[in-house]
Amino acid sequence: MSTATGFRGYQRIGENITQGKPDMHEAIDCYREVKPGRYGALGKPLEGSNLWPDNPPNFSSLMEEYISLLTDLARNIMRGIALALGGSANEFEGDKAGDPFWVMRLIGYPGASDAKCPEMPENDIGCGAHTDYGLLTLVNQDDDIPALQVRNLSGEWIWAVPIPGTFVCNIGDMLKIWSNGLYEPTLHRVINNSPKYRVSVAFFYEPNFYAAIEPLEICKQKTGGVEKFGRAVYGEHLVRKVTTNFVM
Ligand SMILES: O=C(O)CCC(=O)C(=O)O
Ligand SMILES: [Fe+2]
Repeated sequence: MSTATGFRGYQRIGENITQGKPDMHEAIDCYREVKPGRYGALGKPLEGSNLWPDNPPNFSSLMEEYISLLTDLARNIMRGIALALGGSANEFEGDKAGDPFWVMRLIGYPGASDAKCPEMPENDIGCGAHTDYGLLTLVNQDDDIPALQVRNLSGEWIWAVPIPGTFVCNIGDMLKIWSNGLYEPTLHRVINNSPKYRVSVAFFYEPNFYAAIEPLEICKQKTGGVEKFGRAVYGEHLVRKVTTNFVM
């Protein structure tokens, strides 16, 4: 993992940090390809294409198919959310998320016993508490290891117990702004107490890189007519987060 690869590729256990603490996971991080100059100076840190391993040989084609299917799935969920908010199904198309950015992380969390080995930093947390940055996250997790926790409205951490054949869907920061708080971003963290190595694949469906995010008029009307959040540019939020996520 380095800035030379636009933050794509393999990261070691503890290389990712959340709230100043190393996370006990390793991962392959992938981002939508960014050709040089595509997003100007702001997008420069994310320029590059994905570093797929050579083995297994069908890895990249499988991943590309997976990304395409999850992009369609997330787009359809966003159409449902748009209708639920009282807008048209196409509310998030065009300059909002018609040309969506995406991120995907293939993550491995060592089992609890492995995490105690001396060369690893002392931390039980697979991934510290955070919200995701964009619109929706679809998490595909191992069926037999509860490890993902979400914080409910009473402030308690509850397990997002794996349900075979389903995704956990997290709400991201940008959907909070667009919906003027009607959709709250899901605060979540990962703790792998099991002795087994846990694998998850998180797919992040995001707005257009340069989308300007501000509360939608329809959402403002439903929430007292006052904008609860200021304007943000998705790409600025993403680059700020990505460039502070790692120990380099
Ligand atoms: O592994 C998981 O279940 C969630 C990972 C996650 O929250 C993230 O990568 O943002
Ligand atoms: Fe997350």
